[in-house]
Amino acid sequence: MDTPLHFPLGKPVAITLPRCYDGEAEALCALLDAGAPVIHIRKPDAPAAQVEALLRQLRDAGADMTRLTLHHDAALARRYGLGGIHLREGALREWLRQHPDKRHATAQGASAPDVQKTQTQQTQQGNDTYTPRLSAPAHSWEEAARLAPLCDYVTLSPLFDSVSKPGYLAGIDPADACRRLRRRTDETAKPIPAAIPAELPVSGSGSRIIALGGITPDNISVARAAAFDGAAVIGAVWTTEWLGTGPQPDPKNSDRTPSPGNRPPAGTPSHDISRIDLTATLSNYQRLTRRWQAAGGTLQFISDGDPAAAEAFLQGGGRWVQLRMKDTPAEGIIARGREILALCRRYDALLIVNDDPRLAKAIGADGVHLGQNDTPPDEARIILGRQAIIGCTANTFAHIARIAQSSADYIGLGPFRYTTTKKNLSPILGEEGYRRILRQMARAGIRLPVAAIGGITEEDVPQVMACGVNGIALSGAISRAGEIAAATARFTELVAAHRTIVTP
Ligand SMILES: Cc1ncc(COP(=O)(O)OP(=O)(O)O)c(N)n1
Ligand SMILES: Cc1ncsc1CCOP(=O)(O)O
Ligand SMILES: [Mg+2]
Repeated sequence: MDTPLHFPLGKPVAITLPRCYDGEAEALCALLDAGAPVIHIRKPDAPAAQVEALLRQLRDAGADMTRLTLHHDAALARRYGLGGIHLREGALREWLRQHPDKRHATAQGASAPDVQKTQTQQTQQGNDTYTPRLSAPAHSWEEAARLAPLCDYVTLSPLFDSVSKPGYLAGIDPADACRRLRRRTDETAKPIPAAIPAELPVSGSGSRIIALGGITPDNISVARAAAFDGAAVIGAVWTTEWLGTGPQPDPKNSDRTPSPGNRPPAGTPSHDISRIDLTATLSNYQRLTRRWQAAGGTLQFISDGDPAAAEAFLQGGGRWVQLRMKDTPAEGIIARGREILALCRRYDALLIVNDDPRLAKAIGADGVHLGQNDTPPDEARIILGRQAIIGCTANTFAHIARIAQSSADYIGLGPFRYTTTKKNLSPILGEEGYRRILRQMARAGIRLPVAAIGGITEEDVPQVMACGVNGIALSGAISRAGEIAAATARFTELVAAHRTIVTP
């Protein structure tokens, strides 16, 4: 059992519905195939026999049991070799007392008598090799701080009004979360193994916090911008109605997002799940994933196709490259694109292609960036499919309002200042323009991630990030840097340290 979890998680954690459904094992296998790093099996409304039947079906279907986490029942998790167990504080402390060889009970706040007891129990238990991931639920920062050192990650909820539990309203302020979490850049990049070695220092496992509660494709970018290490989703994975009373997905393009003004009021039962719909589930999960990934591209390098520069960016910690080769014939772009894609894959980074979805498809890239005069995003979606990340350029709030009605996943907003990298530059927005437009977005409830672009230098980063953008796209400041890897590391650090969330 050694599937490592890399933080921040590259895709959302899926959590099951509280009851058991026909076809659920198949749907969970499909979510694992779609790359869900972990699925939480949470079944408070199902009899134990049904939960066990589900685990049996999953095992018989060849599911990767190490990526499953079972809530509540540690014994059942162990019997089926599940990679993780999720326990409330009391049960977690009890489990730790009974398994002192798995964790650092003393350093985690257990009292001296507790430790003596655990040592006795350890001797009684003999050699036990089951070492699951441990996670626990928290509903306040105080609880999260208490529980995080005891386990591998904590789910902190509710960040937004719940989708699956009507009336369960947001309790964690994303802007406050951002202030608390944004400086933890050192720990989050490190992988932890599924089976935690006993010698793992407590401090190394103490900081992973996964956002939970009401997360949808519309707001998942906020969880990412707030520097949560992952996002866990229930209702928005399983709904077949796509969040209730707003415009229904266009049957020709089920990625169309409902307009913000048409969402049901908080607390309205927004979905009615009486069966598992595999197509809807996968589509929902892909959309959540795209938005989570798009919001994580906090530093985007706009590459002119030089593989050495792209590799230096990746070596410096950059994880998002946009290939922009303006005057090169298609064959040349495809050849360079494939070369840079191979590099990106080695570093687990994303590659998107400027302007042309067909070129992006030929390269096998993760998506495309489209300008005002390029292919419309919904057409690009049809060409590239539901997993592709689609970005769109905006120079005004009116552009953003239009893009928000499409299946685009992020916005490139600019230009921040004058640059020679782009011909026919639109009017410069400057700090004032960014602040105005981001406020308008917040008021309109549009939470598409925004990358700032245009002549941005290292000195600009604090000011640009303070406007509330998710990240920054750069060409010249990276490609003209003497030491690209070092410059990338500095930019990454600055962007992470100055994240801000704008509230309406
Ligand atoms: C992240 C990002 N934002 C904006 C642009 C500009 O795209 P576009 O308006 O299509 O201009 P060209 O890049 O095609 O000259 C971008 N490429 N990336
Ligand atoms: C592609 C693009 N779109 C608006 S400004 C710009 C150029 C970004 O490059 P630089 O960071 O060198 O100004
Ligand atoms: Mg373009």
